[in-house]
Amino acid sequence: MSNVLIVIPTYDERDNLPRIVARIRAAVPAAHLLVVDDDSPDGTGRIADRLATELPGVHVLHRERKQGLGAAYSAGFRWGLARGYDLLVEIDADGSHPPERLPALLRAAERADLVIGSRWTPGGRVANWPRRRELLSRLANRYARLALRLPVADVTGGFRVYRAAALSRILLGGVESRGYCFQVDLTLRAVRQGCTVAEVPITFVDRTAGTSKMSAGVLFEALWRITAWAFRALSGPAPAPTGPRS
Ligand SMILES: Nc1nc2c(ncn2[C@@H]2O[C@H](COP(=O)(O)OP(=O)(O)O[C@H]3O[C@H](CO)[C@@H](O)[C@H](O)[C@@H]3O)[C@@H](O)[C@H]2O)c(=O)[nH]1
Repeated sequence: MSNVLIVIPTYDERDNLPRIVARIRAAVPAAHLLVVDDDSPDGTGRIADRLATELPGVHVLHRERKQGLGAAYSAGFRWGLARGYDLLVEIDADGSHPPERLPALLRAAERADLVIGSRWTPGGRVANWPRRRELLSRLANRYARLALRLPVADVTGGFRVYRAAALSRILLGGVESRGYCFQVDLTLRAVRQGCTVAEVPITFVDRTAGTSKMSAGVLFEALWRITAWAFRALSGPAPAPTGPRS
């Protein structure tokens, strides 16, 4: 298998972190893991440190304060790209993304720059999500897809594999999105830069421990950024790729 880094952002995931780490290691034993913790008040960072001393290939990036899921991934990706990993993976700590599907996602990355573990592609689904949350996700997806003309079923999905060369180009110039709209932001950049995108169906299962960090601020950021990107695309040509292809 290529050199794989799995980035796990955490904020108050004390009960979930050891479980997801064990499941990931069972699914893809050779992969390395990077926990990006934003000084979780519940002590998740200390649990991550303990896992890193006990298990080879587990690393921790500590950040000073909660700065959002997108900012955590940006920092984790920079860490991984600087160390030469070939494939960089996004996964939530709460167990809602099934690590058992990682081998299928990694196989798909042999033919695509970006692979999304997809809830809304045929064969994908969600389980135990409150009806209100599922509706919100479906609406947000539809709005992002239509407003930005993205040929992707699960634009907001957070279970992904990026090829390193593509991710370096996508991240060039920095990413301003702090919250969940980071997923839409990177999908848009990938598509505009001509990256190949594949979707692999997954079953997304709602968390059983801890709470979602979805907030009005996260929603508002997504709404205004997606709308601004859509207007920018209408009022001029799509921005050219910002870096050389490798
Ligand atoms: N380091 C850090 N981690 C964070 C932060 N906010 C959230 N996280 C971590 O990011 C992961 C996802 O956060 P959740 O709050 O559990 O997300 P969700 O509501 O289940 O949302 C999921 O669905 C969204 C929409 O479909 C996705 O966009 C999102 O990526 C995620 O998969 C979890 O591991 C959580 O601890 C933060 O500010 N900092």
